[in-house]
Amino acid sequence: MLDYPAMLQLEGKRVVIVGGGKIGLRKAQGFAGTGAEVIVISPEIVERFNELTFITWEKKYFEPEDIKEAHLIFAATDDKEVNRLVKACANDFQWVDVVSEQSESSFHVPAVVRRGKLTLTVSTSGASPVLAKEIKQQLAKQYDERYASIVEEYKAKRKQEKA
Ligand SMILES: C[C@@]1(CC(=O)O)c2cc3[nH]c(cc4nc(cc5[nH]c(cc(n2)[C@H]1CCC(=O)O)[C@@](C)(CC(=O)O)[C@@H]5CCC(=O)O)C(CC(=O)O)=C4CCC(=O)O)c(CCC(=O)O)c3CC(=O)O
Ligand SMILES: NC(=O)C1=CN([C@@H]2O[C@H](COP(=O)(O)OP(=O)(O)OC[C@H]3O[C@@H](n4cnc5c(N)ncnc54)[C@H](O)[C@@H]3O)[C@@H](O)[C@H]2O)C=CC1
Repeated sequence: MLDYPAMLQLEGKRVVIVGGGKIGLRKAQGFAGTGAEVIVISPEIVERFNELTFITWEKKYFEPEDIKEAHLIFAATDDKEVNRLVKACANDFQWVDVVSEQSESSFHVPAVVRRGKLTLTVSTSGASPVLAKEIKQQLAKQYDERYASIVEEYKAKRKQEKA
């Protein structure tokens, strides 16, 4: 089956990340600036989580009620069985990324380049995250920081034309 690409507005929405290691951190960093309420469930977290002002850490092992109110869920522990349990505890209408096992996931995270309002994303549908990263790096060179203001110029032009 093909995956469906979409951009989500997450202001005030709850995101739960189970597992506070390197991968949990990388997924958490992706929510910077989105206004999502990000909760990390983990007995330990890597230090760089402290730089993220928008997260709340609950120092504990995963329990099913942790994900009850979540729109997006990341099963990001280093224990495949725990990750599977997280998926099994979620409702069908909740979106779950099992980072250790793509076949268990109902969504995944692409590689991302942000330039102000311009967002470039690359997905290989899980075939090769490394290739997604390489293509992202090429795009980052091609569409450099100037594109943040280029988008704003186009936006202003569009407004004038509409007026
Ligand atoms: C399905 C998906 C689910 C998800 O994570 O959302 C997934 C799954 C898995 N990744 C694995 C491994 C690696 N992933 C990376 C890197 C990235 N992985 C990302 C996304 C995704 N990875 C989603 C698909 C995206 C797509 O292809 O469309 C990126 C793009 C975005 C991000 O993480 O933010 C980010 C690039 C960061 C950047 O852009 O800079 C590296 C390299 C590195 O870390 O440098 C390695 C090691 C090398 C290798 O194994 O290939 C494993 C095996 C785990 C194990 O060994 O147990 C699984 C599990 C499986 O394949 O089932
Ligand atoms: N999707 C991706 O991009 C990638 C995924 N992976 C997968 O991600 C998994 C996690 O990798 P890392 O973050 O590097 O591992 P890590 O060992 O750095 O972190 C694991 C975290 O899970 C926590 N944890 C363990 N049991 C828990 C429980 N019962 N409840 C809550 N938290 C618990 C630990 O305290 C730790 O903070 C790997 O096992 C691998 O399968 C690895 C590379 C890339």
